[in-house]
Amino acid sequence: MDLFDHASQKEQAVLAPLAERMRPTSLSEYLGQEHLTGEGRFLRRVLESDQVPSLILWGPPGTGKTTLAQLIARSTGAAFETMSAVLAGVKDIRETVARAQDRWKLNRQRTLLFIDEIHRFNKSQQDALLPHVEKGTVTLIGATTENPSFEVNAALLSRCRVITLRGLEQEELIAVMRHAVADPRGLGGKVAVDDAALEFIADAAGGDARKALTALEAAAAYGRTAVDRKVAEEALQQKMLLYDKGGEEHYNVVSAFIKSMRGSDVDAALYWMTRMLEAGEDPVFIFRRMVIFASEDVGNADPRALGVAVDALRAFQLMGLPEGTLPLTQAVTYLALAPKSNAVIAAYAAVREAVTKEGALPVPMHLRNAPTKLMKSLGYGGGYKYPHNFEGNYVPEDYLPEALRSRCFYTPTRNGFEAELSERYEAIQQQLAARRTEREPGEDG
Ligand SMILES: Nc1ncnc2c1ncn2[C@@H]1O[C@H](COP(=O)(O)OP(=O)(O)OP(=O)(O)O)[C@@H](O)[C@H]1O
Repeated sequence: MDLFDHASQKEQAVLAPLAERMRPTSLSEYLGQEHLTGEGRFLRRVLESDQVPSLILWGPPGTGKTTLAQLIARSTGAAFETMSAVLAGVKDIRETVARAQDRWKLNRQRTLLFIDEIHRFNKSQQDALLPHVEKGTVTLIGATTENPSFEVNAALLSRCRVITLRGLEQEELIAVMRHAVADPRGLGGKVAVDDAALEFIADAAGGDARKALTALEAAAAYGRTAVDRKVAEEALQQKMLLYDKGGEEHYNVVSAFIKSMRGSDVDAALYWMTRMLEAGEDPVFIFRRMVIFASEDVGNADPRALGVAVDALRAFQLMGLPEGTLPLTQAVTYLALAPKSNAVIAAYAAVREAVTKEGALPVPMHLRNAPTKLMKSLGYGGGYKYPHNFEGNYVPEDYLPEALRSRCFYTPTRNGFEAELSERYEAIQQQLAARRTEREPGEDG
């Protein structure tokens, strides 16, 4: 059930953007795309027959791909699962398939799996999923803004029917906005928006219904009770100045968000997070930045941070908006207040430099693999000490190539959990140094 059953309507309105609140819940609200959903057309027939094949929905942003997948799931009574091709791992796919199998076994319910950015699906993800698409355990609906014949891999493409969505026409966008102006889920008739304003916004939206509704929402907030063309223009201009996706201000806001978290200013981080959301930023983009941040700026000072960021993203993908703003907020507050360390990125930079500068240094003899007698006789693997045979399951030993012996790449901070790692690291360094001074000269060639 809806997490926000107990939240007031006002709270819900604050949490979900207008475009989200107005997501069509039936085909009658789904405008345009007549070539697919009109009487006797492919999708309508599919929906009426209840036999949904796997599909790839190809179309520009904000033309209703996600919505269509949800409508198909709803009308066929299928469970709806969603996944991002960029972020889903093989484990996620297996878990989704297992849930689908359970649903089928327990109550003969089908599962529809919606995969956004399907053109970014890779071979291992595909291998994990395709057999189950073939068996019918899951019905796959992929969405892409790219031409699937070039961008989607062939094995996947051959198992799916490609459906092309069009950008919405001006009259269709106007109809979508009129509905949002009047509907209680939307502006509830409290704002009068004149025709010239609607036309202006529809032109600016370029076929994208989400853009149109986001602009309408900004105009309504700006004009309060009435929106004419001038108000709409000013509101859009202001919005563009505030956050122009792909423009300079966009990068400034993203940068301020990351820097606020890095600077442990939780309130500022929340502020910039919300600025991005309100401007229509894709929450997955914000999550991705946070997953990177968890490793780059928190790292081992609190290794749970990475888990918090990834779990929050998963939770968001299960919930969508508006509830998904909660795990987002939770993760931002956690990351902002977590102890900080950049030792992970610094270690990688240092070691990468060494590898590229020194080239392929030989593996020390005692560490080599010795699968044949000949190799053993050549000294491969000779003198290797198995740490578990020693007290405390540790023995001081050299593992780096000769030329890099005693080089340090990882410099742990003393923050949070990393302080513990730092202590262990120092203890190990001391034992190694002692061993090196003890060692007979020439012992290790
Ligand atoms: N055909 C449509 N009829 C009515 N409203 C629509 C339509 N298409 C999109 N919308 C509105 O736009 C919002 C975004 O649509 P949706 O998420 O389905 O687009 P999408 O094609 O999946 O976009 P993207 O490629 O950006 O993810 C919906 O919540 C809905 O309010």
